[in-house]
Amino acid sequence: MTDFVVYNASQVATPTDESELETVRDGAVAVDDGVVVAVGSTDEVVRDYPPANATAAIDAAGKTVLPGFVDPHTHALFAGDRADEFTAKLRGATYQEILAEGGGILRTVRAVREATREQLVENLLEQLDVMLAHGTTTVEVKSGYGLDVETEVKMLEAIAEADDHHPIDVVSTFMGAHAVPKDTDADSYVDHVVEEQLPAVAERGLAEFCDVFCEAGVFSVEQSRRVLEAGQEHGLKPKIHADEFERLGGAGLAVELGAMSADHLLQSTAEDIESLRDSDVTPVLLPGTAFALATEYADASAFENADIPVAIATDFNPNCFSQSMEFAIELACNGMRMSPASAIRAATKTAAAALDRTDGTGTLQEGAPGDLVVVDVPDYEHLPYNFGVTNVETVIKCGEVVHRD
Ligand SMILES: N=CN[C@@H](CCC(=O)O)C(=O)O
Ligand SMILES: [Zn+2]
Repeated sequence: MTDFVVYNASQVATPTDESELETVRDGAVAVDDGVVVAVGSTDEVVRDYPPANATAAIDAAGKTVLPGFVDPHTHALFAGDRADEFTAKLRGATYQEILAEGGGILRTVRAVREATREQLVENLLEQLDVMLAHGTTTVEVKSGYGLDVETEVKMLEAIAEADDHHPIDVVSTFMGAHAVPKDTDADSYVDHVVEEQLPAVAERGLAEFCDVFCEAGVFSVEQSRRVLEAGQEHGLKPKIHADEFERLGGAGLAVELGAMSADHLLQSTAEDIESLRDSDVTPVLLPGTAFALATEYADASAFENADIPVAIATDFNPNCFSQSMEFAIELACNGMRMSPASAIRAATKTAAAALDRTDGTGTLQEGAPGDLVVVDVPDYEHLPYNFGVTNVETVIKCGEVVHRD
């Protein structure tokens, strides 16, 4: 018996090392023991893996099969929401003004401190269900709405528990340096992150990455360096929120530290892009954030022209309330003018690189995890073309059907 076979697909598309997106017409994929064992034409694949011998089989006539989406940047664990701030922003308030008045991140911090761990787990599981319905099979989730030892640990424990109870693979990032709490200054708070929060998180093995909001009025380059270097000493790989509102030098710091990714990059210059090209840092662009804030999008074409593959992510958080990688792909095309092929690659293979997943995650190649989506469109181009709807129909995680529309 094979675990899973999808066949008769009008197209199977996957990024590979050689091609941005390789396609097979009338394609099929077979998964066994959680990994892809065959990809090719239906004729070839069903000869070795007949659907009748599979635990689950899908006839995908007229549909497209893609790797499951990887969402490499979210703040998906929180309590409450900030819908009223959305309305205030429509009336002209800025993100920074709201934060400076104790709203924004600081308001979510108050709600998360009050929530129990169980409530947080429940909240995250609900959000993961929505993500799954839009094709996400691996997601990164950050802490950072605690800003004290107890709540940062509570958040990361809730993330681990949600991961245990949900088919999506949840990758956790410690982001104690997400904002400066009201009762302290940035330098003293960085001391607290480095001396108290990081050791508590690391000794419990609760995070794989460490992130920091390197931004004017939040953490300087020097303060960000301290946090990320301390994280590295505890074995946490660095990630940086860089150059979102102002160009402070976060991209340069990412290169200097050998960070896994530099994210946002809305204000990055040609010089930043040049230095990213000579590094292993994966740029992560967040078109949903620009959409939500009605600002300009990151300059995806500058990265493309420099031959630097970029990842895209939802940045799902109370300020950017979209769980959907389908929508991120649509915005990457419609907002950042990426081609459908590069947007899908950015949401799969390159997104997996931003999370240091080197096992083929984000591709449909033999040996890769059996994570795939069946999309109700005749070819991959139609996915961003048909925006504003759910095109994802079925989601398979490790060879098991985990969502059907
Ligand atoms: N910019 C900093 N952090 C988040 C927003 C978090 C929030 O506003 O709650 C981001 O990546 O967009
Ligand atoms: Zn973020």
